[in-house]
Amino acid sequence: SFYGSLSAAYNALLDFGPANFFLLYAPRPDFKVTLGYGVWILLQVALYQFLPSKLSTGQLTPAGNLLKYRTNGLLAWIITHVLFLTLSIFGFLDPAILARHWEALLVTANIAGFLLTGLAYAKAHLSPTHEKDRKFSGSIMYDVYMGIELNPRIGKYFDFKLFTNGRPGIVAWTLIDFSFIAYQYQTHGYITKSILVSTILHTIYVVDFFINEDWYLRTIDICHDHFGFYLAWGSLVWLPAVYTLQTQYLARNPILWSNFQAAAILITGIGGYILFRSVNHQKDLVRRTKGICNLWGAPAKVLRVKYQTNDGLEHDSLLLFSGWWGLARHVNYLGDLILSYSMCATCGFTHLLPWTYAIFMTILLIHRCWRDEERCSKKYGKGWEEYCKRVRWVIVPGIY
Ligand SMILES: NC(=O)C1=CN([C@@H]2O[C@H](COP(=O)(O)OP(=O)(O)OC[C@H]3O[C@@H](n4cnc5c(N)ncnc54)[C@H](OP(=O)(O)O)[C@@H]3O)[C@@H](O)[C@H]2O)C=CC1
Ligand SMILES: CC(C)=CCC[C@@H](C)[C@H]1CC[C@H]2C3=CC=C4C[C@@H](O)CC[C@]4(C)[C@H]3CC[C@]12C
Repeated sequence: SFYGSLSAAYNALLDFGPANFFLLYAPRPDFKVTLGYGVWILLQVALYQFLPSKLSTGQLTPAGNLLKYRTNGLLAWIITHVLFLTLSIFGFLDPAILARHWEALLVTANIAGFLLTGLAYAKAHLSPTHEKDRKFSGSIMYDVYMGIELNPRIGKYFDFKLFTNGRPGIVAWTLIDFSFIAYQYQTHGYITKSILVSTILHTIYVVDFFINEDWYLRTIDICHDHFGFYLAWGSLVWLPAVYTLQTQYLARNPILWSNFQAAAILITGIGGYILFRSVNHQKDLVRRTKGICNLWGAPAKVLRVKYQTNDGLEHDSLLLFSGWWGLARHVNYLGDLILSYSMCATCGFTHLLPWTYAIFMTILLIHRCWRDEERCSKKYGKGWEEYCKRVRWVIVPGIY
């Protein structure tokens, strides 16, 4: 209704008053859409649970559990997209269906996000999967928000956190983009380079995630974050709604870039992605090979450190300080930020709304650095201090 303008929305809020504004513009639920959303979640659960899968091993939890995960996300992503394209090509499905029912979908996703948060909280109290890996903060609000259980599961392999973080939202990310491309075509009669570049960058990021699903098991989300509102609502609502804002915006407000401009954004984005993947790969390789590997043609340099799990047992770990990891302690975040800003740059510089993703990523990743450094400092003590002396910069070498 406001052509992507936050100030126009704000002015309407002032003109109508909050109550009338929400009556006029708040999205409404739709029974058929809710049914469709239910089918979507069930499809993703079925693909996660029943597609053939290798079993990947996670990292040792603070209570000393070593869990196996079903990592068949790439196959699930391919099957879902082939199904969507086939149904669209043969006329059983309007490819713009998600774009056309977007508001009602967001209402349903919100209901699902809140229900899952409640379920996670109740399950943590009534039927925890690994009791000793639970974390109680002393505040009910905080426990609901950040979660109590580290790895809530049903049965041996249905892992709520990996499923929620890595399936309905991320698989939908590219589907939503494709749907908004179809919407742009149906509404304007053409498809712009800007929406294509944005979608190509999203697709690279999403497919990369599934190709490297095993790597994701050694990131903060899976190793350290507990399962509550932040990850449940975040993955079911925030991710599909905010991470796709660029294509949502461009479908309704097409932006025309020259070939040179479009290529410049695409190449910068791919550069950010290559940095992101290369840095993440180095850490993963070093952890998997226990430091016995080469980086940039030389043996990896690692600091051997020790830490204790809650059961009092001592374990060895290592901190890499060569290759990319010799330049800054979170240089992977720099690659991700370059990619995020490129994604948003496809929308031009006239409106703030489509830049929400880049702004959110900047705040999230800087906050993550602080949070992670505090945790690692507690976990490794003097070992972490020694590492920080060797690698001085946090994200951008020479600047921060
Ligand atoms: N698009 C999005 O919404 C988001 C994307 N991301 C991306 O996901 C990726 C993973 O992010 P994240 O999990 O935050 O961070 P990392 O993958 O960098 O994981 C951090 C953990 O790695 C270990 N570690 C830290 N330094 C070293 C080192 N020098 N050598 C070996 N291990 C080390 C520590 O865990 P341990 O306890 O095992 O030592 C630390 O907690 C990043 O590239 C990030 O950009 C992240 C957040 C949001
Ligand atoms: C309340 C709120 C705004 C929560 C947002 C939480 C989640 C949706 C995100 C938090 C961390 C995000 C991710 C981390 C790392 C990733 C690896 C990357 O290769 C793909 C994306 C992602 C899985 C990403 C997805 C969203 C989060 C889980």
